[in-house]
Amino acid sequence: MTRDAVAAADTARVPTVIVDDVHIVYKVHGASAGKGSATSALSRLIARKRSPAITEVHAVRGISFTAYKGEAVGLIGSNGSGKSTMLAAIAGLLPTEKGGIYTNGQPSLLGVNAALMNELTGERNVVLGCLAMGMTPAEVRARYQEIVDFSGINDKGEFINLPMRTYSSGMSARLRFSIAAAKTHDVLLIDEALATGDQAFQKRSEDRIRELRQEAGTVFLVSHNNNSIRDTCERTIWIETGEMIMDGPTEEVVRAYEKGERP
Ligand SMILES: Nc1ncnc2c1ncn2[C@@H]1O[C@H](COP(=O)(O)OP(=O)(O)OP(=O)(O)O)[C@@H](O)[C@H]1O
Repeated sequence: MTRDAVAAADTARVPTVIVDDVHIVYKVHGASAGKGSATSALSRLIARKRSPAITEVHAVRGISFTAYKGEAVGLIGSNGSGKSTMLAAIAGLLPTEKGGIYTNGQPSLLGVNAALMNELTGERNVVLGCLAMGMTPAEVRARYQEIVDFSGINDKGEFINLPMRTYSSGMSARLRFSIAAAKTHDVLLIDEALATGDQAFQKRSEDRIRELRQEAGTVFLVSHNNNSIRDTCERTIWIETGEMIMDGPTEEVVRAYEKGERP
């Protein structure tokens, strides 16, 4: 391709998420309480002393990238490297200490911990979840059976009519993913959701992520399962101690990560 052709192809791409030199700092109150924190808290209360200083955890340190419409981007890195923090920040759930995050469209974070109501049946949660995502009651009725079938919750009995507290953690995660995946998202952020399902469900969710991408959204996937990343994302970002190590084609980045070879 000529330089002009590359420039033209670049301008044809629509940016959906711009992360510009982002720093995220958690402020942990009372973390320096020292030994025997319950006892020290009690003596502090009795002595009416001020609580100890705030400890800061600098979780993301100057990360920048742009994601485009139709892209699926994997985020990899060792435990505590800052992947989930980055995702929550893109979702708008964490403030940035420095830098900015700009999104074109509404980002939706689909985490294993996304809130559904444990006391309600799966059926009620599907309806509530869909309404919360902005579907009309008629749309919910039209999509309901598809969502239940996708989740596979009824494969081993009529579980959809039982409260969610009777579900295994994998079943809950599957239902959560199925609800969120029923809608086309501008920016869909998935945190480890695929790791919880069994083989057949993982395959179905990977196919659905591919469809969501074709429906023109942008998908971010945080996972320790490198095969999920390989199968789902064509671009991957490797993060360690809050800094970006690599950003490029998935195969290149995952191979370097697996070998522990930093560029
Ligand atoms: N709520 C919090 N308060 C204080 N520090 C936090 C909080 N959540 C995460 N951290 C810290 O921020 C850093 C990044 O954590 P994060 O959960 O983003 O990592 P991760 O890459 O998603 O890890 P994992 O692969 O283990 O899920 C870690 O040092 C962690 O201890």
